Amino acid sequence: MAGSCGGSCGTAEAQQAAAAQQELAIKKSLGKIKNKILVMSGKGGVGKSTVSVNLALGLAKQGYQVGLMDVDIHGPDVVRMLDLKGTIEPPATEGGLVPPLKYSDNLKVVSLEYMMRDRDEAIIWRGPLKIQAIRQFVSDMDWGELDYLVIDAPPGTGDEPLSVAQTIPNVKAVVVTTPQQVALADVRKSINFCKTVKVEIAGVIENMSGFVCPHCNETVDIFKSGGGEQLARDLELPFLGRIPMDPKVVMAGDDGKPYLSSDADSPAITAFGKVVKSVELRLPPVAEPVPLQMASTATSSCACSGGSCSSGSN
Ligand SMILES: Nc1ncnc2c1ncn2[C@@H]1O[C@H](COP(=O)(O)OP(=O)(O)OP(=O)(O)O)[C@@H](O)[C@H]1O
Repeated sequence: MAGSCGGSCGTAEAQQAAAAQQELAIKKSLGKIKNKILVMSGKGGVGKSTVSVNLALGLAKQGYQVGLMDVDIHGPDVVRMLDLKGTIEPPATEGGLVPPLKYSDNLKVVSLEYMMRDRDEAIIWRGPLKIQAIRQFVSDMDWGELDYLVIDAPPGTGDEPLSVAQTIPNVKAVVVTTPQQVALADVRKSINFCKTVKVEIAGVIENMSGFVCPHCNETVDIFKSGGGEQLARDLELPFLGRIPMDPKVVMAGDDGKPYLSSDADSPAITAFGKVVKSVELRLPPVAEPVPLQMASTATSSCACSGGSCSSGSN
């Protein structure tokens, strides 16, 4: 029997049914993912994408099945950092689900750059569209069984981290900061955000902590270091490790050859390896991993102190 709504209630019902169907698809997809990690920070440029990419890669190198989801809608970088641009055409759907981009046998990637024909296109989206895109990244993607899903969020506490918190109820946050006071002040906001939306904090990472001398590979404290660790201690949060500033990290990101994929010896590689281990210990997957070879650790014969290195070439 037709109601007095002129047909609009049918539309509302259809919308409700679609939302319920999506909710089911989200639950089904999340049910196959053991650990969900939201990499966030209060401040831009502190290295969230770098940490996300290398964390995902490090866990994949350990033999885990890993997904990497870039929800930085306005500045998606992950595809560039992994040099997946050649595979950017949206793939055909399989049984209604879209397969993520495949970086390796055990690392899958989804990014908004997927959907952008022109990679320099600026994205102007309001909150509801962003929320829907993030929900679809879970409901419509064929992630399959994963040990870890690493989610790279934009800086701050806006729509994207909020949508992730609402869509993925048991997501855990990894908060990235740099040692300087300005970044630390912002990171407190992220921590408060997590408390407000009831997202457990898996830990804090201090990035750009000291500088790796390009000549001798020794780490020099040209800026401050230890601020992130102190903050974690003050707030009684787990500290997951420090990563020094290393020019090779920038080159690796720009070249689409992520840092942890290189075999080079450096304190930053060692530091990334330790962060991966801390995450693995704090958020263990149930299944036993099959360890693959990790990059070896660094030992330097140069006693560079305070930037007085004289051992290397220029
Ligand atoms: N440990 C490091 N050593 C040297 N450079 C680094 C390090 N971590 C990140 N960077 C560089 O800093 C820049 C910003 O890093 P990244 O894009 O990962 O930050 P972000 O927090 O994701 O930025 P945004 O706020 O724009 O999303 C990049 O050029 C990256 O290569």
